[in-house]
Amino acid sequence: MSEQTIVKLDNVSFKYERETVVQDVDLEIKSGQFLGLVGPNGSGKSTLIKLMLGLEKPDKGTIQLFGRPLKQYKDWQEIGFVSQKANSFNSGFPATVLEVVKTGLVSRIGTFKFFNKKHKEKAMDALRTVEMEEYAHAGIGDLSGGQQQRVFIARALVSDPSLMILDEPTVGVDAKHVTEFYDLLGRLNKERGITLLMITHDIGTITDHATHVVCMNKTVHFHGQSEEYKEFSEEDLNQLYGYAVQQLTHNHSH
Ligand SMILES: Nc1ncnc2c1ncn2[C@@H]1O[C@H](COP(=O)(O)OP(=O)(O)OP(=O)(O)O)[C@@H](O)[C@H]1O
Repeated sequence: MSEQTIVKLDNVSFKYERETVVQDVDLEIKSGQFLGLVGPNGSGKSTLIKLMLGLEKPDKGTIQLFGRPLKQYKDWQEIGFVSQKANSFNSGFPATVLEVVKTGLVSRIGTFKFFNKKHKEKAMDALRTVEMEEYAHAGIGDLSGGQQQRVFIARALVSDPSLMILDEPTVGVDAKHVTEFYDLLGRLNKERGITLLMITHDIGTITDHATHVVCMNKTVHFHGQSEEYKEFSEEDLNQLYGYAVQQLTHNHSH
């Protein structure tokens, strides 16, 4: 399969009120990449994702998804999104795992249509992919943070996305399951060819799994292959990005 540009940002800037939080960002994501988006707290990572998803409008610059300007883009089922707070259902929340996964099909079949057997099979397939099939009829709130996160990946998978965006998906996943979680993402990327964009603070781990790293603090300070990033010494990092990234590596590195 030839490489396709999936997301393209040209000179994008955005401010909420007065303060600019995303500044002059150029970014191109190609099909098949697994990209880790890192940066200090408040550096604009989530805002950048909101801009890509059309949830906020840039003050300046242009955004394209799958080669089309954002305004004309309609095929939202091509994009799966797993938000930061996805895995926070309380015990007793009245929905089963299967029901939660089926809601991922709504954009495909329309809100008021009924789910049929084929949809159930699709949801079960997605649960199989994330190795959560046996929990299909369990209550979503009775699962651990890591298990809930897998269910939300399944929910994003049912509409066969080409791009999956994840905002800090390992928050709430206990340390011993984090590696398995990254293995799952690696399989989705390599075996299914799903392009992944993942916000994380865990720079030590992401460089071992992602193909590319983007380091931002309002603007993009580094975008390249993970291997290239790993070669940097602390001194290089200080020179390249200054204090903000120094802080990042100190706080979140291995
Ligand atoms: N809805 C909002 N209204 C006003 N300011 C906001 C809003 N959302 C975020 N901000 C501010 O914009 C800046 C960037 O926030 P953003 O959430 O994009 O950063 P982030 O890199 O994702 O942070 P974190 O790693 O802490 O999740 C922060 O200073 C934040 O306080």
